[in-house]
Amino acid sequence: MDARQLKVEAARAALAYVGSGMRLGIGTGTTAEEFVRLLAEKVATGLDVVGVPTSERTAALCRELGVPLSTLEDTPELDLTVDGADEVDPDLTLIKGGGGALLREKIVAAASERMIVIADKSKLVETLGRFPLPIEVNKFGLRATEIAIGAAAATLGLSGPVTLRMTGGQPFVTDGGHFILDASFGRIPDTRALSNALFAIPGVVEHGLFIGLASTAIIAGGDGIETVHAA
Ligand SMILES: O=C[C@H](O)[C@H](O)[C@H](O)COP(=O)(O)O
Repeated sequence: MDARQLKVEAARAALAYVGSGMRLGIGTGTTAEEFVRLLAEKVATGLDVVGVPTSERTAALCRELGVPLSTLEDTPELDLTVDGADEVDPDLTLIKGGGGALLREKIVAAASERMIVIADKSKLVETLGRFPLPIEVNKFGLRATEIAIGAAAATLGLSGPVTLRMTGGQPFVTDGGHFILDASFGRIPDTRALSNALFAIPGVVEHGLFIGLASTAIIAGGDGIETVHAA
C-alpha cells in the first residue's frame, strides 16, 4: 500500500466515529483531505453533519464537495475533530503545523469534546522532534522573537536552526496573517517545558505541540490499522 492509500485507510477508519447530527472540526493537510473526501460521500447519501474547517484550504475543499460548513462563532462547541499530524508520540502528544494551519487547528481541537488523529505509520515516533516544530509568530519583531525562541530552547538544552518558512520566494503567511518559524531542535524530551517556554515569549502566537488534545490516534500501516487511545 502506498502512502496515499494508508492515509485513505486511516481516514476511512475515523469515519466510523462520525454519526448524524454531529458538529465536526475538520482538519487540514493531505490526510485530512482524504477524510473530507470520504465524509462528502457519506453526506451525499444522507449523513447529516456540520463542519468547522481549520483552514481556508479545507473550507474550499468542503465547499467544492458539498460538506455543510459552519464557523466556530456560530458553532462554538464541537463533538469531534478529525485531523492529521506531522508526528505522534506514544502519549498522543503531536507535532502539527506542517501545512501552516496549527493555530486554527488547535483552537478547533480545544473546542471539541474529542479529537481523533489520523496518520500513516511513518508519523509515529518514540520522541517528538524529528519533524521541525512549527511556531506561529507575529510579524512584528520577527528577529527578536526568533532570538528569544533560540534562547528559550537553550534553557532546556535544546538547540538548532530556527527558519522562517518561505513559499514562492516570500514568507509564508498563515490564515491568521502571521509568519511561521520552523524550529529544528531535534528530539524534545519535555514537550510541556518547551511549550511553557515558548508561550512566555510575547511574539509567539502558537506552537505546533498539541499536548493533551488528542483522545484517539488511528494509525494506518501495511499491516493494518492500529487505534491508540489516550491514557
Ligand atoms: O498545518 C497542517 C496540519 O497540522 C497537518 O495536519 C499536518 O501538517 C499533517 O499533514 P499531512 O496529513 O499532509 O501530512
